[in-house]
Amino acid sequence: MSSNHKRPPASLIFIFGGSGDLNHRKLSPALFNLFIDGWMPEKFDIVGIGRRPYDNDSYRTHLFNGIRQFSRRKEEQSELWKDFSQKVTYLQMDAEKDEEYQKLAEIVKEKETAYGEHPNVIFYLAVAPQLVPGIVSKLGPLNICADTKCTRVVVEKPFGHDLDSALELNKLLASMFDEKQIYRIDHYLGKETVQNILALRFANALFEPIWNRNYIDHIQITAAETVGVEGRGDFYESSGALRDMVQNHILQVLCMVAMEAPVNFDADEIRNKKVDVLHAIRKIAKDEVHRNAVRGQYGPGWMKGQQVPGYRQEKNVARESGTDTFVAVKFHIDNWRWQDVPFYVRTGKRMNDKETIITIQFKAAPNYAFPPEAADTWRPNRLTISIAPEMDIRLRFQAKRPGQGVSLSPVDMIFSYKDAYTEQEPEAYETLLLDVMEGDATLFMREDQVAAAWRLIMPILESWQDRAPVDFPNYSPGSWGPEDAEALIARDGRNWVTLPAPHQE
Ligand SMILES: NC(=O)C1=CN([C@@H]2O[C@H](COP(=O)(O)OP(=O)(O)OC[C@H]3O[C@@H](n4cnc5c(N)ncnc54)[C@H](OP(=O)(O)O)[C@@H]3O)[C@@H](O)[C@H]2O)C=CC1
Ligand SMILES: O=C1O[C@H](COP(=O)(O)O)[C@@H](O)[C@H](O)[C@H]1O
Repeated sequence: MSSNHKRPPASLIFIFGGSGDLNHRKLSPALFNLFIDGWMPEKFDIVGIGRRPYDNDSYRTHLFNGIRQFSRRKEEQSELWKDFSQKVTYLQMDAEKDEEYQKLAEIVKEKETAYGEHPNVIFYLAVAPQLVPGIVSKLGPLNICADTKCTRVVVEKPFGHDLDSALELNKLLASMFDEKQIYRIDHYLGKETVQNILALRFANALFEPIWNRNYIDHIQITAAETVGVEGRGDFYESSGALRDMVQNHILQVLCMVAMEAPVNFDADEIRNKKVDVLHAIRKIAKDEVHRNAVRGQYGPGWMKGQQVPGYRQEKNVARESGTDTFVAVKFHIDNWRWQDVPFYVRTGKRMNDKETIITIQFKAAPNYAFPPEAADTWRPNRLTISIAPEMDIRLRFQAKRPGQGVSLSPVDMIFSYKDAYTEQEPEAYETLLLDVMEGDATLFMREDQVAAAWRLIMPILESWQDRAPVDFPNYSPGSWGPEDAEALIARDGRNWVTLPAPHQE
């Protein structure tokens, strides 16, 4: 355990949804890893909340099983777990009943006395979105929340179902909490490689001068998954890929790639610069949607030798479902830096490979003196930022092949986290939970960002609601999505980039 850093102040963390999947797979492993790495406060307690009948012991066993299965640390940490788990308790409570909330106020009082100080009180809402407004409106009157310095509420995605519901939820939150107390989480922003975009762009003199329409041909963001909906059919039927991935993760990543340089790293400065990008993205008119967006749904088929069901055969999915499991969109940013540089984004489930990458495709070299037959590609300069499963950045440029005559082929200069650093990178949720305890909202979404992102995707959603898809399912598991997605980019004389073969094991 290292001790050369400042730990966050005393914290009392309530997890609504303490018996749920997110806590089991992500939050508890993250909190335990923070503990192992010496990042948890000297004084802390975690209270998991749910209706299931656990006692403290069975709850701790349930969480430890999750940690064993899902933590990035594969070695067993039984001794440290004993210490950590003493700080974890379970509170059986129905979050929809007003009278139960007094229990929370009592726990806060009890811990205040035990700590000898007022701790951060964090309410993490890891519950289905329809429960969030009810919980928020019951937390407000508890008065714990009156202390704007110490009390925080963390709201999981999806933040609203559409623009109206997001605005309504923002209004409700604002009536109970100060904006500084609200942490709208988007776990992509906690990923090391996503945070590194700002370091790459603004801590180097090398890239920024060419990071604009004069040198960049286009940008791509791909977030492809091999998994299907994994038993989440119920949730996914009311969501779809556009709401689940584009409205939040992909647009947030796009903002990191496209934003102007911040003058400092204050939370609001970064968020101001990001929201500027969202405001500058050209809104796609409803009657232009078919030219700029493609939706897809996977059918049954085979993936890596295994037979897999189609989306419509998944649990809790309608047999005639029109839900999108794949989306590709072409965006434009109407500002000085990005005019006429298309941003192609795509995401899908049951695709050929797990691959989250950003591709910055530079323009072709001017006055290309080499004979066309010397080169096997005419636009070789490309920067690829891999977010998952590999974490690396590769710069592709043209090189002369050894030998007589002139033959050119692209080569890659690679920075890989694995090779460059010995320390293991934290999981996104570790970074984000630590930020909440420290009161740093830089990596969380502000209300105007959420609303701006919904405004951009509403015309697409509305256009799709007006016209039921006639060709679903329209892509096979293990493919790169529907043919129309290829056409979307091919019409512009470009093609989707995937990682080179060694990545795709
Ligand atoms: N799972 C994941 O990987 C991810 C999830 N999310 C988001 O996190 C949130 C939670 O998802 P997930 O954990 O998968 O969902 P689950 O269905 O696994 O868990 C839901 C939780 O809510 C609790 N709950 C439901 N009703 C009540 C109630 N009336 N009173 C008290 N507790 C209640 C359940 O407890 P009990 O059954 O004991 O009552 C359970 O702990 C969702 O918004 C989801 O979109 C976001 C990113 C990834
Ligand atoms: O928020 C979500 O993200 C995951 C993908 O996250 P990643 O970190 O594995 O890229 C996605 O599977 C899920 O549907 C969505 O809700």
